[in-house]
Amino acid sequence: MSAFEDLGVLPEIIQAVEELDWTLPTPIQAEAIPLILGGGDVLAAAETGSGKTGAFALPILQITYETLNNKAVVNIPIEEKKQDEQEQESASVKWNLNDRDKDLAIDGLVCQSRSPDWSGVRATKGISSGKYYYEATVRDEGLCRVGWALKKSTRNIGTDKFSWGYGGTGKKSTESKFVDYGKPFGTNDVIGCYIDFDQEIMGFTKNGENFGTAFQFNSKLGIFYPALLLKNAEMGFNFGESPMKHQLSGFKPLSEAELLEESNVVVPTTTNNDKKKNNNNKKQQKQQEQNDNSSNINKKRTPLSLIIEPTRELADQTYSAILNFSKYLLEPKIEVSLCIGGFDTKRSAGSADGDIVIGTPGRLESLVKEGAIDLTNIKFFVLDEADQLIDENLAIVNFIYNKLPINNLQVLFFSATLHSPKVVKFCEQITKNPTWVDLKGKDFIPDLITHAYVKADPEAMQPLWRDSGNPLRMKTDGVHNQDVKEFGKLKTDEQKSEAIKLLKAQLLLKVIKSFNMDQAIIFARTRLDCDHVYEFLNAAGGRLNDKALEGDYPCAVLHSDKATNVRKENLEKFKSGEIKFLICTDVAARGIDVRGLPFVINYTLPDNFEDYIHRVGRVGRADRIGLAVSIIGAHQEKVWYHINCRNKGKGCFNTDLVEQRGCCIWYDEPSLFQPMLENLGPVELNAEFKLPEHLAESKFGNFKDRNAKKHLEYQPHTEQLKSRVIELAHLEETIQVDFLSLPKRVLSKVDSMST
Ligand SMILES: Nc1ncnc2c1ncn2[C@@H]1O[C@H](COP(=O)(O)OP(=O)(O)OP(=O)(O)O)[C@@H](O)[C@H]1O
Repeated sequence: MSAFEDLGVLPEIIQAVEELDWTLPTPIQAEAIPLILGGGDVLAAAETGSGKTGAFALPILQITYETLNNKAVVNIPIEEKKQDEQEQESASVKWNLNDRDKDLAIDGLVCQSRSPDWSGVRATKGISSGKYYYEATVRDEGLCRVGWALKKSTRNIGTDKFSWGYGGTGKKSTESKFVDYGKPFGTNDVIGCYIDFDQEIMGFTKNGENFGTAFQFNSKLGIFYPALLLKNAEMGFNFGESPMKHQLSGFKPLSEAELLEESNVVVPTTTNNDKKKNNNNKKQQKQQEQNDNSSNINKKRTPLSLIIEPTRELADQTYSAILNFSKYLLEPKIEVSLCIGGFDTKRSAGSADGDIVIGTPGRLESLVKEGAIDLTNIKFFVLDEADQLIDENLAIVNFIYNKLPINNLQVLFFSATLHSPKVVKFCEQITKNPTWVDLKGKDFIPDLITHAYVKADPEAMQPLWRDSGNPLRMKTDGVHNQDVKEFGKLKTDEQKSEAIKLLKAQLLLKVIKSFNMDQAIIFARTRLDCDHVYEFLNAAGGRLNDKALEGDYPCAVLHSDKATNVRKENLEKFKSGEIKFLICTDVAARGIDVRGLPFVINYTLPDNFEDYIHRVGRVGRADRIGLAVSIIGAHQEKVWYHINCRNKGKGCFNTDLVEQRGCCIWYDEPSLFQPMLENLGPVELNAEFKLPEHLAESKFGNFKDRNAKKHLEYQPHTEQLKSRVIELAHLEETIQVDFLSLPKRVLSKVDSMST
């Protein structure tokens, strides 16, 4: 049995992941999948590259599929469930399993529908005389309508002349005439339904408040059954087997009535299944939608899951992963929408109304504002890289969250770094008793990653950067165009700063060459820096005057100035190996998954420890080893910081410091590197820009291939076993020779015994 099966994952999903060579779930998947399938809010912190995408995507897909297929399980806490079962056992009025719409789940006296369509049910028995009362409690908000119906009505109560209902939006209805009545109701409200055959009236109460007669009816019509209609909601019932919360005086609990049951009645058309056949019904359905204020967006599907990703690349990656995981989930096929800036919204079937919607904050915000996404049925709200979303897009996340149905919502937070007080506070605000899955503690980094650094020390490394005739001279950011005309003895901070900028590019080449890097992500601080590194590597790769200078460095840039399709194309080329070096800002720091990538270079350090974790987490993924090399300026560098800049840096030459209303800061890499030094024990590359001997030879050897590690690990092992294996081979030979030299009669006896 596959371990994914043990977690309750559907065979169709297992088939898809097995094709990706996922035979066993990763630890985060093993922990989170059952929790999500079980129905709770989950906050999951696990190291980079540990399979978090699958941890939320697989259960979401599964529940979405089951919901669409009406296999949704009613998630009722065990204790409540037992009680409900006992009540149902003894209840004389029950919900009729044979007289319900397929999307309506019945669990004792609890009914639930997770469908975006209306689903109805009638009780097994009804009444035709007396004055009776029953109660319905809203357990999970959505749209509900309760009341009475004859057998000859449809299950869509309130839409024909044989059924009468009162809905959560504060309207009563029969024959599809929706009229204001009483008050709206929602979660935990107790609705009393009463009927008086003497007066031929029926009415409703809310938490004991009687709203008076809702309908007059003809008592000769037949047997009146309790009836219910739900849309993505849950209600619990009491027909009188336990004490009523607000028993209406003059009325008796329904269970005390002489209960009647019609036999041989043909169950009329259902609410949803026969919509196509029943145009009339369809019209009523539409009117009902409008009356219930649900949504005026008439779409094929209403999304059940909303996944927010911080960047377009991540959203696209998750979109592709989900399409892949869902390829064997057919009938119905799950529709997945990708909503990111720069692209037309796309879905496997064409528009922004998939069952699962994945998007970036800005794009989703506009779609919600335009009313282009119907959020009324959202069941899953997922924040991937949650801490980044909360840090950078809290207002948008809040805006979207406030549009979601609060009840019946599962909130999932995933990241490698989920522990900052701001994030924890927000998590607590929007989740209900969440389960923390914290596999490795705070900000854990996989031990498959080796952290190394080289100090860019312009004094000690003068020959590397001073040669002004070097055709491979880095173009710097221009901050020192005015204050560094010559370097002299490197006295001023500005001179050192500019020298570091020249030096870093040379060190980058040294590092690439010394590790024979054939694929790496290079992180730089700004878009401008990325562009300059790109030009530099291109020049080094021989595209300067068509002359090969250093080697071949096919590279591309990934930052927010690039058009989305260019970013996507560059990333895809990098993933396919066509491009060897991807130079990016932190836009690619999180989540981007490049199979087997061995190297990350921090050309500039990020300004916080969390981002460092995410950046280096591009390697050491899915059990593969990786090396992260940081090039650290030995002094502060003065760099652009256009935080207050009107033009966001375009055409800006204000080199004053931010404190002086300028656009520069002193970037202090030696200090920024302290937390990494303290927490990760990075090693300094030696004079040949290589790892210290003990690391290079023993632990990791060749970073390019995980198998190299295996080889290194297994080699001593096979050496140890070698003599034993030889000994065993000799023994076997001796035994065989001995056996063959046995007397013939013994041999034939052995022969006959073995046949
Ligand atoms: N059960 C599994 N078995 C084998 N490989 C897996 C499994 N789950 C995920 N992977 C692979 O591991 C890699 C990392 O997965 P994923 O991108 O989901 O990591 P992550 O935890 O989200 O990382 P990050 O924090 O960087 O976003 C992917 O290449 C994925 O295909």
